[in-house]
Amino acid sequence: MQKKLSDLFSNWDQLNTAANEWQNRTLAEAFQQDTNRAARFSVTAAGLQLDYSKNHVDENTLSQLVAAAEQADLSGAIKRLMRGDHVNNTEDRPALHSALRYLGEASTEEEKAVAATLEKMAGLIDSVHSGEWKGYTGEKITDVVNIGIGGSDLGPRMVTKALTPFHTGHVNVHFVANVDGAEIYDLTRKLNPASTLFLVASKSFSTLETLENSLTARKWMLDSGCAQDQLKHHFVAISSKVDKAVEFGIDAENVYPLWDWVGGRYSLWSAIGMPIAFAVGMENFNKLRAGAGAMDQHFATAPLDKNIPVLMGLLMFWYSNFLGTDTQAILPYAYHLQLLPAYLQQLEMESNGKSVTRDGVKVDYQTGSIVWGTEGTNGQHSFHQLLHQGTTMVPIDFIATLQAHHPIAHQHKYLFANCVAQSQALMTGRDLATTEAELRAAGVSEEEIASLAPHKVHPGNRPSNVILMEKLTPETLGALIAAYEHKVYTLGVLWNINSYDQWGVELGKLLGTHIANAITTTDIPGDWDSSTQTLVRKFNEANKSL
Ligand SMILES: O=P(O)(O)OC[C@H]1O[C@](O)(CO)[C@@H](O)[C@@H]1O
Repeated sequence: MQKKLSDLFSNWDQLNTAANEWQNRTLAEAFQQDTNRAARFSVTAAGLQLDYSKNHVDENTLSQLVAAAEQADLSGAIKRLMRGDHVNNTEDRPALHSALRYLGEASTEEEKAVAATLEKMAGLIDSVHSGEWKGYTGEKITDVVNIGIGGSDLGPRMVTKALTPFHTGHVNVHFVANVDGAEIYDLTRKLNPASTLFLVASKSFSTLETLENSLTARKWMLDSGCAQDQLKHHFVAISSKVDKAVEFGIDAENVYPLWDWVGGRYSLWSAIGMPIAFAVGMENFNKLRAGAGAMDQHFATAPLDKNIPVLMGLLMFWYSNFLGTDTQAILPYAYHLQLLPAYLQQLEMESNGKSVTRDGVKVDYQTGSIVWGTEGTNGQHSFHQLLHQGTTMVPIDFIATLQAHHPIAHQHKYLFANCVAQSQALMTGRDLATTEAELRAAGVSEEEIASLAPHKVHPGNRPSNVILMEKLTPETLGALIAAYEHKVYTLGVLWNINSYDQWGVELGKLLGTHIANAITTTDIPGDWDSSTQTLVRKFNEANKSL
């Protein structure tokens, strides 16, 4: 028996009627009819402003969407998330990432564990930054390499890049994720083992990529002359499986704990965020946590129709389930936010790419959308053509800052202007009559106008949010990330799916191991499909020495 979304919401028909009404109305008309539209459909909290006025919503749509959220008991679900109920039902655990950025004194058991870990982490950062921590030859550490993948890489990597203006310059921070040896090989060729510290970041401490890269790093260190008993000066681990890290050979003193109640893709606020703290210092890391904490407070207390993450979630629910979209673009107009789309791909798609409800019943409705994007203005000279004139509608999040960190003011003006112009052009478009009139005014012949004008029409009526902040700081970045985390949960609640497990990645991992074994033993099972057999055989022939 499939689960129908229409069974979950008694106002399903009203929502569909509202969606149909938008077939005969445009966003441009909505702006003409209501000069106060931008103010009416904007919310400010935790240093962020969400302007969602260029979306296919009006007050009726919004109240229907909020009514749907109430029927899904979103308010209750938020309470359950924040107080540590086992919202991750398939793994029977809480998803308490909000406890990682608690504000004020640590009071719960989880917060106290976080406080103790952060204090220990602060000691490490301090000792490396000050040069007190020495490598095996007595040199100070100049380079820190995070070895991790997925949630143990994307968040720290994205934030480290995003906060470039806050880098203290004490150490260079690098990231290695891919099992492709090219990544670690290229990096280590540029580094001096005697002044390199590796952070092995793995919640499970069983991830192939991370273990293989760590073994390679250890060999590189030993080959350079580091004695076995000196490795402790070059390896630190962050894991919820402390015993496995120790078994792997990391000194017990150097293992920083993580907990089962933190999901991998929600963990950058824990010791998994160590590379961030190495880059920007502990004070800025704590400001990042505080920014997220402020967004947590907002999510937990603001009414649903004035709640940034809830609105972001309701809008995606609206587009995905009523207006037929299946992708969403993240377009940060901030060079330093260039890794945000990649980070959000894991956050959104690993969380909400599910086909069964929390109770395991197959759904008949669309869940998580495909997330993609790049930094503005680069995308304008690449895929924006499709956004403006293609046949598919893509809801967009534009992210912009009012002020830059650099002093090149005129470039920041152009950056901001382009962001606003894209959002405006997608909404207003340019119809045939206007296009023809413009061509006529430019002296183009009627014959040419007839052939050219259709190509120059911009349909418009394409939706976008603009998320605005004064400046990209640790606090505003923390709030931005937490807003997306809670948007994901909001969608999970509306779709009645578990946003905190990721069973879909397991089969590929398992088959990867089987195929690696077939490569090692050259024993290719005859019942494998012919494509797989042929590919493995080709690899074995090309690598006879393996
Ligand atoms: O931190 P770990 O346990 O090495 O896992 C890395 C990543 O692998 C996954 O489990 C699956 O790809 C992610 O959810 C996780 O972030």
